[in-house]
Amino acid sequence: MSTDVSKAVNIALVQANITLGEPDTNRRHIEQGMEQAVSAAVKPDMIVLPEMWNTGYALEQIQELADVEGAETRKWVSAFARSHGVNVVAGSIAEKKADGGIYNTTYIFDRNGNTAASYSKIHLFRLMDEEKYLQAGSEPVLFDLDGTMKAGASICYDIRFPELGRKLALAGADMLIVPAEWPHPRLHHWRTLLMARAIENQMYVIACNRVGTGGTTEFFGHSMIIDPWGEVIVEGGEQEEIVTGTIRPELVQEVRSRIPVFEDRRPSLYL
Ligand SMILES: O=C(O)CCC(=O)C(=O)O
Repeated sequence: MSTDVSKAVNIALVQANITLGEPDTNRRHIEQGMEQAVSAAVKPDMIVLPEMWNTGYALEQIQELADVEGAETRKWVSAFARSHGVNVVAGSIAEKKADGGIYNTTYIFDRNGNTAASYSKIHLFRLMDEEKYLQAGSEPVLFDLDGTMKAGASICYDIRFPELGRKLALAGADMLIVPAEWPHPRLHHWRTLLMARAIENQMYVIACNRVGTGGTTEFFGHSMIIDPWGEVIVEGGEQEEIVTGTIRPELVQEVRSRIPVFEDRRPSLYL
């Protein structure tokens, strides 16, 4: 395992369409996207998937469709990670936990296929009725891949809460990973909020959004990798594609030394 933070890290975002309420179709489709990502000339160190890719927002059928304790997803994604030697942030799925509740959960696998972490979305999005069908997670999650990628987990609507990104940055995150199903007409919010989280926390933001239509909602893609200075390294279009970019984790410390925001905070005045 490498602990060299000067190493370049290649990222692949699987910006895919999702078929409403069809987990088997979606699993095959997402797996094809992952195969495409690992077949590229530049092999990814980390693959990121979109939010709720197993079911989409088929909330009325979610009790029947959710993956029980994420067992099926964990089995095949873990096997994929191990066989291709790639880290995978497995977007999020509708997961039925042992308490009977349905959660919007991401699993993170390392190159050996081990579960590095899991995170359930803390902020449920009322505009899409999430709170009527899903349970909210209760714990921010930080994880480390390869000893070089110290990342905070967040899902879609979570990016509207700067407190979460700041808490993760203070806990050591150099990057924020954001699987999403973010729709039109809020492209301006998506881009601005992602950039703000990157600039204010001086960290990478790595965001994978879906495309296509779910019911009457249109999703716009525009998956992004943003550096700690707020520069966009890559941005997807509005169709399916594998969006790729390379990051240098050492840049986080360079930016933090240049403008020492974390040293200049006055939390006693505003917390
Ligand atoms: O906050 C937004 O505008 C979109 C959030 C969303 O679609 C979600 O969390 O699923």
